[in-house]
Amino acid sequence: MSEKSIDASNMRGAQNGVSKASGQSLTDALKAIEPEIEQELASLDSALSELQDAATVDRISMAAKRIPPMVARPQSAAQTQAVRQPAPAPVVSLNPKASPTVSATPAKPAAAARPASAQMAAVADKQQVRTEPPPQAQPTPAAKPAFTIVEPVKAEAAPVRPVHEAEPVGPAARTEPVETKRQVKGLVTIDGDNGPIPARPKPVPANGGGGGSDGGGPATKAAFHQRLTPVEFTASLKTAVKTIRHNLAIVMLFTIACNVLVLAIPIYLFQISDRVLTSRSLDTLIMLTIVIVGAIFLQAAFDAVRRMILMRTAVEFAAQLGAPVLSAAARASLHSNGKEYQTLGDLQQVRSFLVSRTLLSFLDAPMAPLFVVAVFLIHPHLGWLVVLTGVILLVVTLLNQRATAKPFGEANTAQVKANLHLDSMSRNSQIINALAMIPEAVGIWGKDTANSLTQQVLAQDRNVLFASISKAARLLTQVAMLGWGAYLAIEGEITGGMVIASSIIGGRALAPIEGAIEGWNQFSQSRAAYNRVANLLTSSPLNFERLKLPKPEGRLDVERLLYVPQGTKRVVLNGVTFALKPGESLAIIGNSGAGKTTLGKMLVGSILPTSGNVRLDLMDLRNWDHRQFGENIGYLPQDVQLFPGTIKANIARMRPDATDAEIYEAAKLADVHEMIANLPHGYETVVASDGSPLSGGQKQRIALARAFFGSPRFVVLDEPNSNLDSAGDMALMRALGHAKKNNITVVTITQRPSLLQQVDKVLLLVNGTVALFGARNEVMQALANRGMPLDAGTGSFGHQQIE
Ligand SMILES: Nc1ncnc2c1ncn2[C@@H]1O[C@H](COP(=O)(O)OP(=O)(O)OP(=O)(O)O)[C@@H](O)[C@H]1O
Repeated sequence: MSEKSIDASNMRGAQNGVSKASGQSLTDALKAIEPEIEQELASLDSALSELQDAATVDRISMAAKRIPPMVARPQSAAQTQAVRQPAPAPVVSLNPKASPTVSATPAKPAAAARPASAQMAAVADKQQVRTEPPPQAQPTPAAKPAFTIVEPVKAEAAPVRPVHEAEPVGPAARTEPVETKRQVKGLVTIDGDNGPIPARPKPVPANGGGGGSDGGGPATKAAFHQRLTPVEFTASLKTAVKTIRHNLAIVMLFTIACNVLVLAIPIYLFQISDRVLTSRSLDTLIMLTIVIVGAIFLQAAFDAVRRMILMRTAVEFAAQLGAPVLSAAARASLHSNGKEYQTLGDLQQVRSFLVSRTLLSFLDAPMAPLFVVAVFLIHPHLGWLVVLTGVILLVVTLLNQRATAKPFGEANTAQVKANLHLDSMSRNSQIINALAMIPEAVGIWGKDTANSLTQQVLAQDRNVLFASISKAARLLTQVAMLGWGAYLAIEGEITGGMVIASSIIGGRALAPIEGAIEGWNQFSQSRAAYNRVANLLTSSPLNFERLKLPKPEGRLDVERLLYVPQGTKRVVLNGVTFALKPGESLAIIGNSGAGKTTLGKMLVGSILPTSGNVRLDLMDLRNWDHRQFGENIGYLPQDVQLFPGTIKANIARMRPDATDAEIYEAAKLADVHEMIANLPHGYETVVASDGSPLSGGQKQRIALARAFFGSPRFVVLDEPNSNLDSAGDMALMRALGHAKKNNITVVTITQRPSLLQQVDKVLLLVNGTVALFGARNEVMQALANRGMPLDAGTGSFGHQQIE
C-alpha cells in the first residue's frame, strides 16, 4: 500500500508539472524509509497471525484451566468477587507486563454468544493490537495467567463496586467465566450472574446441620465457634489513657523548658536597664541580645514540639477508642433510643480538648510557683502580692465552676436530645416531606436546640464574667507590683529593672490560672465527655467473655416470659412458655397488639425479658457469646431496613469475609435468587439507605435471604409476607420448605393463615399470654371448634372468644 501511494504521488507530481527536482527528492526520501515500513508491516502481520492462533478453542480451554488454582483457594469476598467480575480482563490486556492470553482469546466465542459483547471484545482486541507488542501475545506458561487473574483482584479491592462501572468492557469478559465454570471442580455457578463463585471448604457440622459459617472458624475446629477478635474495651481505654499520660509526661518536660526560657525576656529587660544603660557597654548589649534571640528561638521550637505531640496524642486517642466506642454504643443502644451513639461526639470533644489552649494553660499552671519564687527573690513584698492574687484567682475558679457546671450540663443534655431529633429526621425524611411535616420536625428540633443555646448563653455569661474578674485581678496585680516596686526602688531596696522584671514574671505566674478559668467550660465538658466514654466502655456487656459453645442445633426453650417495658406498668408478655425441637417450625398468630413482635424480638435477644428465660440449646440467651449467637440465628424484622451497599453485601450481613457461595446459598435458601437475577445488576445492585431502587416486597425478600445467611440454626421471621405479592408468597413458602429440609428451627410471626400450611406447630397469643399452643392441626381444630376457623381468611384470631 505504501509503495503504491509513493508511485501515485510521483505520477501526480509529473502530471501537475511539479519540478523534476522536487519529485526526485520526494521519491528518494520515501525510498529511504521503505525498509522501516516493510519491517512495520511484517510485525503487524505477525501480530495478526498470533491473534488468530489465540482465538482457537484450545486456547480458551487452556486459559480456563489455569483459573481454578487461583479462584479455588480461600479468598476474601472482595477478591473472589474480583475474579468473578468481568471488567478487569481487558484491563489486564492493556497491561504491558501481563499476558494477553485470557483477555484476548474469549473475544470470538463471546461474539457468538452475545452479539453486543462482540463489539466490546473487538474494541478490546483493537486495543490489544495497538498496545501489545507481538512477542507478548504468545501463549505464556501456567504461572503467567496467574498474574492476569491476580491483577484484577487488586483492582477490585474496593468493597462495593456496582457492576455498571465495568460495563463498557464487561460483556467480552463475561463469557470467559462461563467457559471456566464448566471445567472447574469446586466452583458453584449462579445462573444469570456473571461468573463462577468460588466454593469455600465448609466446616463439618457437629450435628448434621446445614453447615456453613460457624463464626469464621476453620473446618478442623469442627463446630466450635471462633471469635474474630477478643473484645476488651476496658483494655482499650487503659491503653488510650496510658498513651495520653505518657505523652503528657513528655509534653511536661518541654513545658518546663519553655517556661524557664520565658524568664529570658524579663532577665533581658532587667539587664538592659540595670547593666547596659548604666555601663553604656555596647558589647554587653550585643551579647545579651544574641542570648535572648537564641532563647526565644529555642522557646518557640519547644512550644511547637509540645503542640505537635499533643496533636498526635489527640489523634491516637481518637484512633484507639473510635472502634471500641462505636461497638459499645451499638450494643448499648439496644435498650435505649440510640443516644449512646453520641458518645462518638464525646470522643471528639476529648480530642479537641487535647489540642486546646486550655490544656496548655493547665500544663503551664504547675510552673507558676517557679515564677512566684523568682518574684520573691526580687522582693518578698512583690512575691506576696502575686500569692495573694493567685489565691483570689483560685477562689474565682471555684466559683466559676459552681456557677457554670449546671447550665453547661443542661445545655449538653438538650443538645443530645436535639441531635437525636436530627437523626430521626434524617431517617424519616421521606415521610416528613410527603406529609409536609417539615415545620413540626424543625419545631421539635428547634425547641431542644433553643434550650441548649439558652443554657449555654447563661453558662457562658457567667464564665465570661469570672474570666473578666480574673483578668482584671491579674492586671491590677501587675499595676500594684509596678507601683509598689517603684516605691521600693525609691526606697533603694530594688532597682528600676527589677521592678519591670517582677511585673512581667508576676503576670506570667498568674496567666495559666487565668487561662484555666477561661477554658473551664471546655475542661468541664471534656471531663464529662471522657466520663461518658469511660462508662460506656467499662460497662459494655461485650467486655465479658463467654464460653465457646458448639454450633447450636436449634432447640428452643421459652420459660415463663414476663415483659413489662421499662418505665411502664403495662404487661406486654405474661407467662409465655413453650418449646421447640431442632428443625421444628412454629407460627405465632394473634391479633394486632397481642405481643407477637415483642416475643419475636425476645427470641433473638434484641430485648431482654423482665423475668423468665429464652434458651437456645439449653443456654440462656444472656449467656451466649453475642457474636456467636448472632452468627447462628436469623431474624427478619417487621420493619425491614437494608444497609446502603450492594445486595450481596446486605445478604452477607456486610461481612467482608463472606464468600459468594455463602451468599448464593442464602439466596437459594430464601428462594430469592431468581428475583435478584432479574435485577439489571443482579447481586451487585446498589441499595440506597432508603432501600431504593428496591420495592418494599423486594426489600423484604432480600432481608429474608439475609436472615438465612450463614446457615443459621434458628430463624425468626416477623410478618415475612406483609409486603409480598402472590409470587413472593409462593417463594416464601418454598423458603420455609427449604428451611425444613435443612433442619432449621423457624418461628414465623404472621397474621395470614396461608403461611400456616408450612409449620409444625401454632401458638396463639392473646394479650401477651399463650392461649393455644400445639401441633398445627390440633390448634386449627381447637380454633374451628370455637367458631374461629383460620382458613376463613379474616386474619382475626378473636380475642373475645378466647378470653
Ligand atoms: N417498649 C414498650 N413500651 C410500651 N409498650 C410497649 C412496648 N413494646 C411493646 N409495647 C406494647 O405491647 C403491645 C404488643 O406490641 P407488639 O408490637 O408486640 O404487638 P404485635 O402483636 O406484634 O402487633 P402487630 O401484629 O400489630 O405487629 C402493644 O400494645 C405495644 O404498645
